[in-house]
Amino acid sequence: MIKVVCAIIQFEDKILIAQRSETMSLPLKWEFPGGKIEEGENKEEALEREIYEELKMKVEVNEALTSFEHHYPNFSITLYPFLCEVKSTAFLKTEHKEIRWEKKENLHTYDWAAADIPILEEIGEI
Ligand SMILES: Nc1nc2c([nH]c(=O)n2[C@H]2C[C@H](O)[C@@H](COP(=O)(O)OP(=O)(O)OP(=O)(O)O)O2)c(=O)[nH]1
Repeated sequence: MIKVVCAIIQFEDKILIAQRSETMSLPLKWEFPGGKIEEGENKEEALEREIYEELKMKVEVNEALTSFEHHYPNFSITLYPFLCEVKSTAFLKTEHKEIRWEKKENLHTYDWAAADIPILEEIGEI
């Protein structure tokens, strides 16, 4: 089982969302930025590292939301979401096709990676 951390980065009424590129797994699906936990890292460290690598953003990792297992046809992941904060909304796009700040009420209009659906339901309740 691949362990993946992802960041629900909130700023005012918006959340930062990212679209996977054509060449990544799950091409063109929308996700919360993050990635695989590497050996020797805890989840928070993995998330801080991934967000810096992908977005050149420094996040403060706050509470964990509910983690879920998801089985895609070719692989399975456990997805560990965390609420995160930033001091500045600036980011640099390095790997994704697109990255944008989106209002929470519009998140359901995107084509999400299937593993993220329970997270969307949970953050709808915040
Ligand atoms: N970062 C992130 N990954 C997600 C989410 N939902 C979801 O199913 N995933 C999947 C996509 C990937 O298969 C995996 C995350 O690993 P990754 O982002 O390093 O994936 P990758 O395949 O592009 O990386 P790599 O093997 O090329 O190093 O988890 C999500 O919200 N955020």
